[in-house]
Amino acid sequence: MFVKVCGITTPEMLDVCVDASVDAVGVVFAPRSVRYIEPGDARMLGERLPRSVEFVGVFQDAPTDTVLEAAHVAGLTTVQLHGVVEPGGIEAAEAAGLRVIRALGAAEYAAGAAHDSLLPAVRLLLDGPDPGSGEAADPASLLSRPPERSWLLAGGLTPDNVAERIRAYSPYGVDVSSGVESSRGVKSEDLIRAFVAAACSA
Ligand SMILES: O=C(O)c1ccccc1NCC(=O)[C@H](O)[C@H](O)COP(=O)(O)O
Repeated sequence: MFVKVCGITTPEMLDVCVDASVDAVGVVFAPRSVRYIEPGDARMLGERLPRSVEFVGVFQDAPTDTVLEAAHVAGLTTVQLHGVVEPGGIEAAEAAGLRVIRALGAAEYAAGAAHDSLLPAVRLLLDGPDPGSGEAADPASLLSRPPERSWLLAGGLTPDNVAERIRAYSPYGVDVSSGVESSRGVKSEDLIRAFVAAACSA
């Protein structure tokens, strides 16, 4: 099971993620987020990561130039694109050597949104209606149109529900932020370790 922990802002919690053997760590560049981090500060976090761990920058409605500039400054391996993506934005990120995760609300995906922008190498992340809020992805949508490509489940996952949801929906990976926080925007070492253990035991 591929496990990504998103919204990391401190070296201490980044080190916990690495020690817990996560596959990817996310930093948030959406300015509205309580987890927002400057690309230059993110770089200092990314430099602590072993090469085996993906370093993912999360963007929402961001112009392609902004994505590429932040990815360069922060030293990202991967960009996770929520909301509006400019035409050619995914191709431009791939041409810059970045891996791409396209994030869509599960209901949006089931309704057919953005299917034409999903290039073969793009991983899909199906999320709740308000990314990073702890709200679950719509169960009916996840069951009505399960993606044929590799996809990640996100939205409202916690150490207590992640194993059950993996069994219900069969994603190749899971992504969490709110469910491993002791208060909004503040990550908890115990919850991160419990989440990874639960996901990997499913
Ligand atoms: O984390 C945010 O504040 C955020 C803001 C804007 C776009 C995306 C954002 N986060 C994305 C994620 O952390 C994950 O992909 C996922 O939505 C986590 O959801 P949850 O575990 O329900 O917090």
